Amino acid sequence: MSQSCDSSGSCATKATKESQQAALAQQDNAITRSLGKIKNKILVMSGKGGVGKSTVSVNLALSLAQQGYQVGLMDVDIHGPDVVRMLNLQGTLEAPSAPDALVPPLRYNDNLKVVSLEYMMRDRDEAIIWRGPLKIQAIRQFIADMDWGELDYLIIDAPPGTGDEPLTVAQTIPLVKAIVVTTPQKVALADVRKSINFCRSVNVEIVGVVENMSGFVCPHCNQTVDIFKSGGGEEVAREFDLPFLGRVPMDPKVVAAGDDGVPYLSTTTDSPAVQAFGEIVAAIERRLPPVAAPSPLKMAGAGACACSSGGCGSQKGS
Ligand SMILES: Nc1ncnc2c1ncn2[C@@H]1O[C@H](COP(=O)(O)OP(=O)(O)OP(=O)(O)O)[C@@H](O)[C@H]1O
Repeated sequence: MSQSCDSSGSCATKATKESQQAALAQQDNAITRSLGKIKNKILVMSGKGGVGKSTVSVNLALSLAQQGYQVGLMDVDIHGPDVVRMLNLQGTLEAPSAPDALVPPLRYNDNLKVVSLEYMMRDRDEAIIWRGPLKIQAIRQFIADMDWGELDYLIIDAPPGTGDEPLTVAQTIPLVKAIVVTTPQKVALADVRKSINFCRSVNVEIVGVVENMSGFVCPHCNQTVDIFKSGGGEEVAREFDLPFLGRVPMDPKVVAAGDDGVPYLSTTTDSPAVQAFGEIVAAIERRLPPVAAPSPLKMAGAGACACSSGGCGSQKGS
């Protein structure tokens, strides 16, 4: 039986290789089927951890959904999946109805569907130790298995850096575009340059750069304090000739909202962070291919229910 070996010394028979390739091709078809009806796919990236990437992903998805767009939010951060907690989503994914049937995502409200790789873990607090190939395969399978239906926007929250997760998304999701989130200080900016170069090397178009935690407006004296400096994100955007989408100031309400599982966009309207965020969402919309004007969703306060696409009588924010 003929054998071929790759540079790492791993060998496979011709028949094994052929069946692996057939399985990959089948998975590619499943991915095309799963993502075929999504107009805009946006990967939210950051060079460094903790800069607010999940906060931006969750609130961007929610803001678009509030405007009436059909939105999906996918968390592919295996090591620190936060989206489910930030939305206080309960429940689990339904098992597929047939071996090759797609899995419906959870519903946050009428316009927002959510899935997280967290649902592939047995225990949500369990540390995941997966090596590259296993991780890549898990993410591909996860993308292939979801039944998103028709969406205007799919927002994908990736872990920080330029590792397997963003690479798999970039190589698996056709025409995905990126938003790069950074904080303004130099150490974050050095890492954000790597993210930008990564996007360029895998041909992912960058929608723009968001500068988060950009100054703190003191609620007592209204003075702005630049805790992490300010303007660094805009400087990097200029350096790489990229659109600068805006700055979100630090706001203690953002932390409380994330911890309480109630996205800050649905709780506060008077904060500088909410206003800044609204402008960023508008800038993102302008820079993406237009989708039909939606009818805005009426948002009440967030409830406490999550159920799959089958629908539910008491949906969050509906
Ligand atoms: N503008 C802001 N003002 C105040 N706190 C913020 C702001 N943006 C994010 N945070 C807080 O910073 C913390 C980190 O945010 P988040 O989890 O979104 O970062 P991340 O980049 O996704 O992190 P990770 O690297 O773990 O994926 C959270 O507690 C969040 O509430």
